[in-house]
Amino acid sequence: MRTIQVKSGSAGYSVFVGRGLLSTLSRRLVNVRGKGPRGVFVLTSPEIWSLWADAFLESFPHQDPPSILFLQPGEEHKRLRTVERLAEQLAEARADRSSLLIAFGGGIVGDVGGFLAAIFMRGIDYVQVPTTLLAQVDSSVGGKTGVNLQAGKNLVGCFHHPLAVFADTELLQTLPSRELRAGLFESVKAGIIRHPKLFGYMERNAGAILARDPKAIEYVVSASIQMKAEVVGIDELENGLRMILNYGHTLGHAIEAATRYRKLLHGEAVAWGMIAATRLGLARQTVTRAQADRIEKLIFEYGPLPSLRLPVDRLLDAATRDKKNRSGVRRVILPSGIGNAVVVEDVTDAELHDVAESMLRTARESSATTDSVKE
Ligand SMILES: NC(=O)c1ccc[n+]([C@@H]2O[C@H](COP(=O)([O-])OP(=O)(O)OC[C@H]3O[C@@H](n4cnc5c(N)ncnc54)[C@H](O)[C@@H]3O)[C@@H](O)[C@H]2O)c1
Ligand SMILES: O=C(O)C(=O)C[C@@H](O)[C@H](O)[C@H](O)COP(=O)(O)O
Ligand SMILES: [Zn+2]
Repeated sequence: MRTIQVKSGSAGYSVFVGRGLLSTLSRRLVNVRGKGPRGVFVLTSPEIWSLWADAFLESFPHQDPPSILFLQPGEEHKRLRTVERLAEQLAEARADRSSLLIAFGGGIVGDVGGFLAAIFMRGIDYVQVPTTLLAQVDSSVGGKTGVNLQAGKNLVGCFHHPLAVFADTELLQTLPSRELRAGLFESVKAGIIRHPKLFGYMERNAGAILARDPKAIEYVVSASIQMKAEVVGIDELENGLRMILNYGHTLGHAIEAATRYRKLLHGEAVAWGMIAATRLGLARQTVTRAQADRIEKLIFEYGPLPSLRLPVDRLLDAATRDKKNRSGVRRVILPSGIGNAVVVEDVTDAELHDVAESMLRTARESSATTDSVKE
């Protein structure tokens, strides 16, 4: 097992990465919480619970099991009305300020659960037990919580850090392969923006990673978290450095909103967004042709990416609601070589239009469909 520390202005906590953490969870919670298993609530999805309930409950005392709340899968449920329903359920079940919420699921359960914990009775403790690769390498760490609006991705939310994160890589055994690959795009992102060693590792070991070799997966998860923990430690509230974690998300989030969150998984939309941002980097010479080719090659190594048909104007309109834009200044993250990224504030409409169109052309021509990338 590896332990990575997150130390930001408002919180300090451990991220545990390893196999079999789930079956000892209750005992580990006593350490981070300083008390027994009373008042524990679990937020999960029915499909995850049907696969992993036995292992989850193994370490909890039979006479004192946690209460289970369910969230249906899909971005369409990452909404304020869901949070209200869950808060009513917590109140009904007599949760109080000493209760603990466990977000046991992918990024959607984590984002909704974290937000619920942040606002229920003005804030209760929660821990993240991420079950997707994406949630293990990215969303469970750093304290960003929230929900979508029709107008855009994650437009309502707040920062609320977990007490601890338990990333049990054994949970990934049951993850559909499309979901695994979607998560790997966030690790490719981590390599491009700040971890050249991870980038090289992902180039050399795609076969082992995609085959879920335990050592390879553990390296990818730990390296991605290490990178994110460092960035969050330097800039918790995304006023500077943390914006680099949004590489690929300017157009990635716009793709999700413009397709009403129905077509692509988050990681897939970010992958198309990274391709566009890399082409912009090439135009602006923050990357060489050889570096841009290496980046695109690595992204497609973890593909295929489902094809996408979208009018460019709809995409650019959705991008205007990006949270990185402030007081009319558009911010875009470009790769700077491999292992580094820069935030640029002077990208013109014409430049963004050109790379969006170029990316959409490639995305239209992709022969993969959402059905063909399922397994
Ligand atoms: N807060 C952050 O910093 C952050 C970072 C990245 C992404 N996100 C958000 O995360 C969300 C995407 O998360 P995701 O990719 O984990 O998707 P997800 O939460 O939708 O989970 C993917 C699917 O896999 C199923 N599943 C989960 N674990 C499983 C397992 N072990 N075995 C079998 N099936 C399993 C889920 O029920 C779901 O159907 C997006 O909303 C995105 O905006 C947040
Ligand atoms: O943690 C961060 O900071 C990130 O940007 C990580 C992203 O991968 C993630 O998708 C995040 O939810 C995006 O946040 P947002 O503030 O752009 O909504
Ligand atoms: Zn993301």
